[in-house]
Amino acid sequence: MGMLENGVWHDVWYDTGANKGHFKRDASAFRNWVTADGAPGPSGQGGFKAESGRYHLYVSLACPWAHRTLIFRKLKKLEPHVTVSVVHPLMLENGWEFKEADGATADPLFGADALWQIYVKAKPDYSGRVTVPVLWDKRENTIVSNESAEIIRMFNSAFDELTGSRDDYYPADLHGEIDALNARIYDTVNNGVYKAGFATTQSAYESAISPLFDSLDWLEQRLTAHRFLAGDRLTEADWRLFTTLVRFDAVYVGHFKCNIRRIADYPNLSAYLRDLYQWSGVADTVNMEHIKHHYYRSHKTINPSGIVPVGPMLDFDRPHGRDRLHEAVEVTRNRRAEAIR
Ligand SMILES: N[C@@H](CCC(=O)N[C@@H](CS)C(=O)NCC(=O)O)C(=O)O
Repeated sequence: MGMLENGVWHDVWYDTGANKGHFKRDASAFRNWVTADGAPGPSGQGGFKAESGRYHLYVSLACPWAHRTLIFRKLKKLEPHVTVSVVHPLMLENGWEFKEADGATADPLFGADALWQIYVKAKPDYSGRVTVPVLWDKRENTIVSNESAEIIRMFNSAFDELTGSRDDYYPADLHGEIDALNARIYDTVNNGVYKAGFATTQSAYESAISPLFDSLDWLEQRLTAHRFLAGDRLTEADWRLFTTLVRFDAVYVGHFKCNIRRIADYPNLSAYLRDLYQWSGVADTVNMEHIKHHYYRSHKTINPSGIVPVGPMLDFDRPHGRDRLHEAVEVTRNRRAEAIR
C-alpha cells in the first residue's frame, strides 16, 4: 500500500499517528461527471458525454466502493458500453496491480503494471492515494472520476438513451430520504468498519464500534416493516449498504474486529442481504475469494501471517422471504381502499 507524491510512488501505510490513532479517509481527487449531453455535472469540467465504448472502469472485486459501480454497470445494462478491468486482489508495496492471474486482468489500455501509472497518465504531478474505482475516458485520456458515490449517480441516468434502461435508483421524490440514509450509513457503516479496522488506538477503535452497531440495530428495526430502506422501492441507498453487508461476516467481524454481532445474528438484515444478493445479475458481481484474500493478505499490520480464515460458511442463496413484505403492503393498501369505499 502506498501513495503518489508529485507523481512519484512511495510505499507508505495510512498515517493514523497524526490523528490519535483514527483513520481519516481522504476526499477523492477526480470529480468530473459523464452526462447525457456532455454538459458539466455538479462538479468538475464538462465534455464527458455518455457514449458507447468511450469509458473504462478500473475496479477491484474486493473493494466495497468499486463494487457499487460494478452493480450499477450490471443493473443499468451498461456492460456492452463501459469496459472493465479487474486489479489483482493483493494490494502490497506497489498498491493495486494488474496481472493475468487469480481472476484479475491485465491493463487493456496501456499495459500498465500498477494502477498508480494510470493516475500519473491523467495527472503527471498527482499527489494522493491511488484508489479504485477509476472511471477512465479513452478519448480524452484522463480520469473522469475516482469517486464511487458519483460514478453510480452517473451510471443511474447518463446513459439511459443508449441503454434504454429507465430504472431509477435515485428517484426525485426520494432524494431527501436517500441522502439522509446515505449520510448515516456512509459515516457509521460503510466507512465505520474501516474506522474500526484501521484504528491504531483502543479509543479510536471503540469510538467507531458503538455508532456502527447502533446503526445496524437501527437498520434491523427499519427493515421490519419495509422490504427496502426507503420503503417498497429499491434504491441507491440499498446498494450502497449491500456492498458492506456482503463482506461483513466474512471479513469485518474478524479482520476489522467488528464483532459485537454478525449480520447472521440479525434476522431482517440477513434476509435483506440475501434478497439483494439474489437480485438478477448481482451475485455475478460478488467474488468472495477476492474479498477474503485482499483483506487478510494485504493488510500486514493487521494480519501479519497473511492467513486467510476458512470460514464462515455463508449461504446467500437460501430463501429470503422478503417478498411477503410487498404482499403485506398491498394487503394493507387494499384494506384501506375497501374501508374508504
Ligand atoms: N471515496 C472513494 C474511496 C475508494 C477507496 O478507498 N478504495 C480503496 C479500496 S476498498 C482503495 O483503493 N484504497 C487504496 C489506498 O487507500 O491506498 C470511493 O468511494 O470511490
